Amino acid sequence: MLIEATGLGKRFQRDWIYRGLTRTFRPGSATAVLGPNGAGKSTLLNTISGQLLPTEGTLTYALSGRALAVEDLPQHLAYAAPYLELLEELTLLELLHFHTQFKALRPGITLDKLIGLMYLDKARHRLVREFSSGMKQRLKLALALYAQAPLLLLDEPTTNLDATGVAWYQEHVQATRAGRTLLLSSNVPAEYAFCDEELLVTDFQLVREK
Ligand SMILES: Nc1ncnc2c1ncn2[C@@H]1O[C@H](COP(=O)(O)OP(=O)(O)OP(=O)(O)O)[C@@H](O)[C@H]1O
Repeated sequence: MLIEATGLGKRFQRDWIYRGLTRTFRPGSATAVLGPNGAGKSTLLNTISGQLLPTEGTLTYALSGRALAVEDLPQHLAYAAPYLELLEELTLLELLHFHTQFKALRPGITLDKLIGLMYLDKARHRLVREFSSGMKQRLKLALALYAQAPLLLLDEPTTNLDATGVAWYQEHVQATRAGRTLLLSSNVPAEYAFCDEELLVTDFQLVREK
């Protein structure tokens, strides 16, 4: 997906979080969105995903050369973030059945295959509520990485993952990123070392309204 941000700015009450952001995000690119805690990384991802309206500037989206309205973005978007909840009252298998009604998996990926890729075979009939935080994070990531969606947004993807989990993430993000537009917010080099572009949110905080 081709995304053009032009003069993008977001303000909460009187505080500008970022301003004057002009940037093109191209299919096949992976952009690390960087900055300290509270810099505005999640706010930027939420704006690009269409969940937050920009205060000023424009965002345009195109798929295979055809303009895409922001209202139609959700079906083409996969998003994993600590603040996006899983349906924890379902078992793993129930959750996967429910989720994939709305968001198809990539060709060749069945529910069984996805469960195997997550190393959650023994947990298929367990309630997600009972999963460890690392198991929940692997599930969130797998649902995003293996969704059939040309735009992939990952907010702090290795949250709650141990060293094995981080290696798992690195393997699967590489296996699924080809051709997609990927934006990844992070403070952890192990999460974003493979990215070919970086965007430092603090570069867009010079203009503040007092
Ligand atoms: N809905 C909101 N209303 C008001 N202020 C908000 C809202 N959401 C975020 N903010 C503020 O915007 C700023 C940027 O927050 P954001 O979560 O985007 O930062 P971040 O770079 O993702 O931080 P972290 O690394 O801690 O996750 C913070 O000062 C935060 O308090």
